[in-house]
Amino acid sequence: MADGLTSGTAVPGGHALGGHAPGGHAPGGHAPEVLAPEVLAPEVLALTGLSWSVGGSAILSGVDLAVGEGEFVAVIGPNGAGKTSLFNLISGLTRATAGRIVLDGADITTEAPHKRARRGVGRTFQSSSVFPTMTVAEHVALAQQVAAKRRGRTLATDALEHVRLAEKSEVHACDLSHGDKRKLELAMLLASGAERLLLLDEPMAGVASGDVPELVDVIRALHQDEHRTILMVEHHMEVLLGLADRVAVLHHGALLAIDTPERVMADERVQEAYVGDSL
Ligand SMILES: Nc1ncnc2c1ncn2[C@@H]1O[C@H](COP(=O)(O)OP(=O)(O)OP(=O)(O)O)[C@@H](O)[C@H]1O
Repeated sequence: MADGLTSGTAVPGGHALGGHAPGGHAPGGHAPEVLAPEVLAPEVLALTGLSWSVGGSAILSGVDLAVGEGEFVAVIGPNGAGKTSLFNLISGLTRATAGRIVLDGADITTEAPHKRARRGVGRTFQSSSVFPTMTVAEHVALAQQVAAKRRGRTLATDALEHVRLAEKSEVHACDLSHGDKRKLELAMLLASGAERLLLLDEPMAGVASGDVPELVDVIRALHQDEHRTILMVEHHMEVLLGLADRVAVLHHGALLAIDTPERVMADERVQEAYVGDSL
C-alpha cells in the first residue's frame, strides 16, 4: 500500500467513508503525509451501502460515498468495475437492491428518474445523444422547454457561453465535432436546470485528442467558476490531475480507494487493480 493512503478520507459534513474511523487517517493509525482535500461544504450526495445485484450477481456492493457542494469527484476503475452502473443507480435508471441514496438530505433511493431530474440531477451518457438535424440553439431551447417548471435553469445564451459554443449556435449538430457535441450536452444540462449534481459519464470518450484540452477547460470552468458539483467517470488519470478534488476507485463493484488524484495514482492497490489496463 502506498504510504499514507486514506481510503477512509474525511468527507464533507465531517463523515468518514470507506470503512475507516473519522479523521481521514490511514489504516493502521498513521496520519497521512498530505491530507486529502476536505470539502467543508454541505453534502449534496451521500451514498450508503449502495448495492446492486442482477440475477444473483453482485455488480455493486456496499458503496459509501459522499460528495460535498461544489466538489468534483471523479470515478475511475477498470472496465466492468461498475462505474456506469453506479451512475444508473444515482440517476434512477436502475433501482438499488440495498443501501441508500440521499440528495440534499432527501432519501431518493426509490425515486423515479424524472423526480431526481426535478431535484437538479443531470446526467450525460457514454455515447453522445444529440439530434443531427437540429441546431445548437434548438437543442438548448428544447432542454429549457422540457424543464420549463424547474428552478435553477441557466439561460440558453448563458449555457452556450459557459460551454464556449455561443458562436456555433446556428450550426447543425451533425456538423459539430465530437468534442462540440459533448459541450452541447453540457449546455443542455445547464439549460435544463441540473443545478445540484452533474453526472458526466466519460465525456472525453470518442473526442479527438486535440479537442480534449478544450473540453477539460470547459468542465473545469463549470466546477471552478460556476461551482457546480460534479461526479465524472473518466478512464484517464492524467485528465483528472488538476481537475478532480478527489478520485474514487471502483474495483469489482466495490470502492477500493478515495483520495486526491496524486495519491490515488501512487496507491499500489489501485495499480494492482489496473494490471493489464491503463491508469
Ligand atoms: N443490466 C445488466 N445486467 C447484467 N449485468 C450487467 C448489467 N449492466 C451491467 N452489467 C455488468 O455489470 C458490470 C459493470 O458494468 P458497468 O457498465 O457498470 O461497468 P463500467 O465500470 O462502467 O465499465 P466500462 O469502463 O467498460 O464502461 C459488468 O460486468 C457488466 O457486464
